[in-house]
Amino acid sequence: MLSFTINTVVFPIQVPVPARWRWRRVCASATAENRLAWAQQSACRDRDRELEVAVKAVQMACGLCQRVQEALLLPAGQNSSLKTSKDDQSPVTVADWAVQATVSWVLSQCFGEEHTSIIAEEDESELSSAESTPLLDLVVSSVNRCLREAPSYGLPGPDKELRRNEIVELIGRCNSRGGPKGRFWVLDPVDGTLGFVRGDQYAIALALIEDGEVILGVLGCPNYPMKKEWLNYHQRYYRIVSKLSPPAFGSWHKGCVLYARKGGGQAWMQPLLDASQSLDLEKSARVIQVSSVSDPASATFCEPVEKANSSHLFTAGLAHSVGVRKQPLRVYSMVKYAAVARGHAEIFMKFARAGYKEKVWDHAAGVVIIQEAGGVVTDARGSPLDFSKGIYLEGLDRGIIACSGALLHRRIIEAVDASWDSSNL
Ligand SMILES: Nc1ncnc2c1ncn2[C@@H]1O[C@H](COP(=O)(O)OS(=O)(=O)O)[C@@H](OP(=O)(O)O)[C@H]1O
Ligand SMILES: [Mg+2]
Repeated sequence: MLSFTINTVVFPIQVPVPARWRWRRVCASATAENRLAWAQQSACRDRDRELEVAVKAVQMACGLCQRVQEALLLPAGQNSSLKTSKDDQSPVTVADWAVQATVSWVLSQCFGEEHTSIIAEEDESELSSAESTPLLDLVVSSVNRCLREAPSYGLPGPDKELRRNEIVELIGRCNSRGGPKGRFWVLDPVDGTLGFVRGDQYAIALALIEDGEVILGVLGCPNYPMKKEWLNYHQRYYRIVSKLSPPAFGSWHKGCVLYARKGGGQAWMQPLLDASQSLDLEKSARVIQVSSVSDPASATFCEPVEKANSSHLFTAGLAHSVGVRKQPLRVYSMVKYAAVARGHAEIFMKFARAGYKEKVWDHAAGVVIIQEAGGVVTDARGSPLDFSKGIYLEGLDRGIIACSGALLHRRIIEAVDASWDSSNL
């Protein structure tokens, strides 16, 4: 493992770092109790470092995605090599592979390759054929450009540019299958790919699972708008507005990175960090909290944009029966989790068609962030989501419900119970 100096950006996370003398005392008189305290403190320090590295890696990945999305929005013909389709016809872009390679590199450097198991969405097979060479070359230049900026984010950078085969290897290394024991990073390099290619909302999601529990989550939302009302509009409207009145740099005009550590009792938000400017992250990070609205009549619920991903008909029925009156907020990606965690929506519901198995990378980071921001996330029978069964949320009953508070959550679960049998889902 390479050694490096982390540029000290202090995160406002309460970290019980023991003073040196306490360490010596603990080590000298190593009773069982002290050893336990020592182990707990050391685990705590490790987790702070993991969270810090994860936040910085996601910040950096946000910059990468912004560049690719801008290029994707160029007139047709100038961007054709930036995206392709997977076997299931869903889109995949240079950003998916480049983020995966970049995060894989950063985590391996910071924590050692042998200690870094990553579960991630993309595999490298589609990049391996000869006809993928132009695409791979774009991935390679995107990763190297991003990693050149790593020191500005307080992360190690490579001594020399990574080569094609190294980048394919970094992507392929993210092939862990998870499971009930052990530690696994979970990465969705570009969640909401459809939103991404349409110039709209998307997210970069990184979480760490330990023995089946999500212990930290980071969610980068580069297009999160300045005003919550703008979540409703598709990004082209946002782009017009921001061209008419360009926001000052460093303002919270657009984009954020949310993060939380399980049991920390708080969730945080930073603005996007621009590698060319130094932002005082300690000052700019803020605590986020879910909304205090518990009256369904004032609540907003969000759901996937595509009917194919969640039944709009069923959620409309549920919303109506609990007394939600506002129109649904349809937003691509885990930005929906971010909206609930930031208090901009009270409910998120997803009811995929029967037979579809939800993947851990589409939920892990969002779940822990909402929970630490004060919200509740379960399946539609009220059971916690189970991250211990590998890459799928096995045993997930019916759908996913995230709410800002227990009261709204209970009412929706009751409504699901009452209407499930007649739902055809
Ligand atoms: N059929 C079906 N049903 C349910 N969910 C599916 C389905 N197919 C895919 N997916 C997963 O949903 C992720 C996108 O979810 P979104 O909430 O962003 O959906 S939407 O685009 O707003 O409709 C999407 O994540 P990304 O692939 O990262 O975009 C998929 O993992
Ligand atoms: Mg996804």
